[in-house]
Amino acid sequence: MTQSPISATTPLVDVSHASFGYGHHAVLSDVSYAVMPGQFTGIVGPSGSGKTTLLKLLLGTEKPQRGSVTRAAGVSVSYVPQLETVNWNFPVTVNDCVLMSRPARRPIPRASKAERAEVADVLERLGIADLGARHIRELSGGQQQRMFLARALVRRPQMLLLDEPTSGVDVQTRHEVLHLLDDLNREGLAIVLTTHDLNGMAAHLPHLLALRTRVIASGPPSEVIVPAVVEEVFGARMEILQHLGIPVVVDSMDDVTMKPAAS
Ligand SMILES: Nc1ncnc2c1ncn2[C@@H]1O[C@H](COP(=O)(O)OP(=O)(O)OP(=O)(O)O)[C@@H](O)[C@H]1O
Repeated sequence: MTQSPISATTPLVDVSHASFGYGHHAVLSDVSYAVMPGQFTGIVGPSGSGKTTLLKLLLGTEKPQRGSVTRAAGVSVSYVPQLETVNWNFPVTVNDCVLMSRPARRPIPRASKAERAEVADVLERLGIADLGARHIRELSGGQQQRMFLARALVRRPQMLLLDEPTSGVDVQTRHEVLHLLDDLNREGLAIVLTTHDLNGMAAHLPHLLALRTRVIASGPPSEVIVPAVVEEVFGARMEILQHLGIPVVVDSMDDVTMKPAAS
């Protein structure tokens, strides 16, 4: 698939003063954010702060009621949903599930040798080459996440959107997913993901957007994971330490003391 060249200074998607609500419930207010080629951004904020909704505006499945969302001509975008939203009982194997996502929409039995080889390559790259014939229901959380990445990557996107890619996975899987995304980003893929995990995920990304209906802060973790921003976004006082130059958020919980159970 040939992709149109996009200049490094042209946003892939440009959200300008966008406001959006479901009915009368305002979810995003006056949000401006440009996704640049090769950027790697984490959208951070508490549950209900509008993170998924902003991804939907970037993806184009929702339109702002005020402001605008402009996409560069020909830009290809792939979306990895939150695992919890997927029907895992759908009777399909990993191979077929990934094949379904390829750009040429011929029925699976008519997939070409080249398409099958590409799916095998992507599964190999993601370390799940041996799982192609498995039913998707039989995958672990980390394997499910990799399969969804495979589905996204066979579309050869310029921009990858991921909704909470590490929620519910163990620490080892979280590291693997983060490394994989970092490799893809170094190859030029623009990545935008949502997370509430400040320490395990956000602090390791090059760029963050702190969101709570509106954009509270945007910049590297050293500028966004700071007490004033974290308190405004999450509505709780938290202490921020530094470890090897990376901010570490400590929930101060000074009004909660857990006592050991009496023996
Ligand atoms: N389809 C919908 N119809 C009505 N309200 C919705 C719909 N989708 C989301 N909302 C509401 O919009 C608000 C923002 O939702 P959104 O999913 O964008 O938040 P989020 O930051 O991604 O949350 P989480 O971290 O829990 O996934 C929430 O109050 C949610 O209940």
